[in-house]
Amino acid sequence: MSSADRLKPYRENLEGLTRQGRRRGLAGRQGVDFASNDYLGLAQSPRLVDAVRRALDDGVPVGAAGSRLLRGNTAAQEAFEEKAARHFGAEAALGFGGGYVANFAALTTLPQRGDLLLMDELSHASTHEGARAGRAAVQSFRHGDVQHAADVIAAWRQAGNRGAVWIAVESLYSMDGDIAPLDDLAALADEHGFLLVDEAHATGIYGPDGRGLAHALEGRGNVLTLHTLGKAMGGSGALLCGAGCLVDFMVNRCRPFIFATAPSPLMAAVGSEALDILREEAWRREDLQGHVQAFGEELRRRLPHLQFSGSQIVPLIVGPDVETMELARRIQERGFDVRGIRPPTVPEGTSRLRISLTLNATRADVIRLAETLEELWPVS
Ligand SMILES: C[C@H](N)C(=O)CCCCCC(=O)O
Repeated sequence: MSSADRLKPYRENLEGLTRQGRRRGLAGRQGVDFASNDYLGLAQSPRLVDAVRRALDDGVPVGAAGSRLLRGNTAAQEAFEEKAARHFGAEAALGFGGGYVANFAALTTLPQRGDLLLMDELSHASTHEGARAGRAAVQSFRHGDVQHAADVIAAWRQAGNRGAVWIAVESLYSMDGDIAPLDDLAALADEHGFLLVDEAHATGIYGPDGRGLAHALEGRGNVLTLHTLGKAMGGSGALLCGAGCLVDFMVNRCRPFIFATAPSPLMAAVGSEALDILREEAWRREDLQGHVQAFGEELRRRLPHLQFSGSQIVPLIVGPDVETMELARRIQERGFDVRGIRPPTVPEGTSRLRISLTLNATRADVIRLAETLEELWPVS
């Protein structure tokens, strides 16, 4: 068989995506940022840049050079985890290379055979993959619907199951920009097991000192929070925060943690500085909320038939894939980096523009984008 023949199924698969309007490619950075998750504008901030320089000067290694269980465990990483645990009100914190792997790691390690992993249907791909690869039975509940979650648990108990229930949600949904009913979910978790809150898009932005939307649940033995360093915190990596015993269990049993080279210790230095920024520069959160307010007002006035999420993630549903990408392209031509999001990232028929408000855009940019949307939005 020639290698052209071996490659044929892959080529055909890609051609199928093209025909469907779902072919992806890697595009460069152009236009004002309405697409990144650098919500607080920290990724290129002088303070984080200096933190890296200082760490290098202080002899922090570029690479961890091993598993955390062997020589890969650095003082920089340990100090950062201790500081993060204090910041996020948890007994302990454990670092990972990214949010995807942290979610996957938690869900494949903590829920046991005989348990139920119950997730919101709009949970991130990493939750879906972790659920699929884990040991627990898996069910999902309708987006944001605590009553449905309770019904699913009741039916599962009715069938004679006695295991723990692990409820997995995002605090702020990455493609919808809405917020989970955390208090009610925590009450359900108190009755039946645990709550895992992925704060990826809320860390740094909500709660006192940017501790997240689950800050009121901090310190509970059955609540775990996942904070990412690659979004509002401007670096890369993630932290799982929770009871010391569960973190210790991860250190002993979590294969994606054990069998991987530890994240770069430089990211620990970055994360540590980012935590200081969250405490010292509250104006960033306030400015971002100003963007959210201003954009919301403009949208309500100019495109009143559209729903506004009320957070820094503003999905504008178009529907069909091709129209969505075409509209994104026309907005990009005006100098705004706005991206279209299609299935399977979002449900069929709900392709959308995902407008991300960040401090990389000025208030004037935010208002100009709203004007441009009014002009280009297809009349229906
Ligand atoms: C980085 C972030 N956590 C994330 O999930 C982004 C998803 C990107 C999907 C891009 C697409 O559908 O074409």
